[in-house]
Amino acid sequence: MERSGRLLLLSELRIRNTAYDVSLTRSVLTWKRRTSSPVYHPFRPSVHHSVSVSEIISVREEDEENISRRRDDGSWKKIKESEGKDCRQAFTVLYVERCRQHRWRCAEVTFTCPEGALRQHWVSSIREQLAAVANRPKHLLIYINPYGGKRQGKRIYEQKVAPLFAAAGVSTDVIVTEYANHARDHLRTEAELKKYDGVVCVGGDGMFSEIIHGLIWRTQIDGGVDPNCPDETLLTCSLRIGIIPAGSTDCICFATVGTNDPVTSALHIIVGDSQPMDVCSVHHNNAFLRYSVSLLGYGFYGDVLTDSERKRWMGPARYDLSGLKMFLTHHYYEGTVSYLPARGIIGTPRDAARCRSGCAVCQHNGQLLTERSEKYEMDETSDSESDGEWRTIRGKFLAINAASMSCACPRSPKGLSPAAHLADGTTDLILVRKCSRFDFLRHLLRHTSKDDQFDLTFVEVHRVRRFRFTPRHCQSDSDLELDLLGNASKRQIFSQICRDHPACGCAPAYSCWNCDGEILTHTAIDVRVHCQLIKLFARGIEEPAVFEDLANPCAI
Ligand SMILES: CCCCCCCCCCCCC/C=C/[C@@H](O)[C@H](CO)NC(=O)CCCCCCCCCCCCCCC
Ligand SMILES: Nc1ncnc2c1ncn2[C@@H]1O[C@H](COP(=O)(O)OP(=O)(O)OP(=O)(O)O)[C@@H](O)[C@H]1O
Ligand SMILES: [Ca+2]
Repeated sequence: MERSGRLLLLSELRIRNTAYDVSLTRSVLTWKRRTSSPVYHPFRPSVHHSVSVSEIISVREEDEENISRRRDDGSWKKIKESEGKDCRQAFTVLYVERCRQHRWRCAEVTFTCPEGALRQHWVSSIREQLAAVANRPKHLLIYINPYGGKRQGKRIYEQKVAPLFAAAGVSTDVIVTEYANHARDHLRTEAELKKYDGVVCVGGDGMFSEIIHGLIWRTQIDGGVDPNCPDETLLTCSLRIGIIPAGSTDCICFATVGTNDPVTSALHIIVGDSQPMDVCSVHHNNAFLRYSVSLLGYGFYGDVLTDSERKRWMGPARYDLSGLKMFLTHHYYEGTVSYLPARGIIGTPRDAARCRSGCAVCQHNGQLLTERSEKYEMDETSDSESDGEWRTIRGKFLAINAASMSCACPRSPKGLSPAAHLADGTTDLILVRKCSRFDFLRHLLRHTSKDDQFDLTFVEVHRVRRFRFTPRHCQSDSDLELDLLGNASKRQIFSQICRDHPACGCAPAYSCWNCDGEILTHTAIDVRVHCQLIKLFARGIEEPAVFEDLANPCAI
């Protein structure tokens, strides 16, 4: 603490012809306007800025070429003749500035320092401190989906992100994908991962999904772990993943950063943030199907996705249209859900507290699960499931959703499960039973208001470590007989099905699973949460600082 607070430099420098006391410690750069009079002046408040060294992007020595310089937004900043002369004896610090709604911007301050040796000393001291900041990426592998969202991925990267990476001295290898699964397959087999400090995807949740599938698979194969076995403890991926949002929902970016803004995401990557995240593995009959980090949804969200895939040409609006259509269609599905409740952890899906930057619940539960899995590894006779009992629920459901994180997105800023945690090793299993359209609408509407979407008689939510689902028609005949009518005949069973689904033929027996926006080919699935399997260049949503908006010049 003392070491980081030790003063490294203190000088009087000028910012736009005004004198400032500028100081640098290992952790903070501060500039404070000099006051000529010790008397308090109500109309001239003291100007005092502090920037954490960990949030400095870079420092640049000014030369004549830099005098007329491009601003952040791409426009050219005119510098007066007299100012220009000053600039030649100046250096500029680029740093993170917080704006409203979790947005970050790259701000800059130019300090004039006519004395060459002192100026050099300042520039090299700041650079030394930046070099000492741990975990900043130097070399990144970037995948751009040119067709995601509104097809702006390439433009967003070139105009908003690449200039920031260049300013921060981050070098990049960029691949513009040419077909679906290009990024996944490149990561699985070809990419020279040792060369990089992280992988970045420019696209939506589907692109992010490709990246995690490539990285997780590669990590297991390289480490000799069989990803097909549902009971294997998977190896965590060492490379962090960055998301530059350019998709339709971008819920993983929104729920880990608090906003879908390419510049904010680029800055989180540059400062080297790290946010662990849970990943669910999905298996069918012991065969691996997919990984999921956000939503696994059967029924409503599965049907919305299936319908929306036919409307891809509409862009992000396809989800609203398909959502409305599926709401009116009002299908329900029968099946059995079994789950293993999460025990010994802190937190429940009905908590008022939210998963935020540095979340204590994620830290506690992450630690607990690591200790437990170490214990099980030592004691091979133990089974990681033996400390909990499976519970089973049979019924007719409009939706079965598993949210491994809040799934907050602009459509629903609090998300499907507002109290879910990014890295606690659990998923929130939400069961919406058959109910009237009016009641289902009440439930849906509560995703967009302060009201609790779980506080309804036909909705239940459980925090779980593992779950299985079997649609009714996959159950064995003997199961069906027991479930429905004891020892009734098959004819009675089918007459029951016909009563529930009248002869109009519009009611299908099966829905499909929406797995982070991809349709799964199987309906009977076995899902297991892997605690903190991956890491993102993010820090979780930050609590807004008190008076942030008042103090902040970019809060508009
Ligand atoms: C009346 C308004 C009710 C609004 C209710 C909004 C609830 C929205 C909850 C959004 C949850 C997103 C979960 C994220 C899933 C991602 O892994 C995945 C990949 O990107 N996205 C989707 O599957 C995309 C899924 C998109 C789902 C959109 C559902 C829209 C429902 C609209 C219902 C309209 C009823 C109107 C009745 C008058
Ligand atoms: N070059 C490409 N051509 C066609 N499809 C691609 C290409 N690159 C990636 N894809 C696929 O496009 C799909 C959608 O991409 P992406 O996630 O970027 O956008 P989105 O679907 O609009 O957004 P969201 O997933 O947030 O709803 C992904 O499943 C990805 O596999
Ligand atoms: Ca979780």
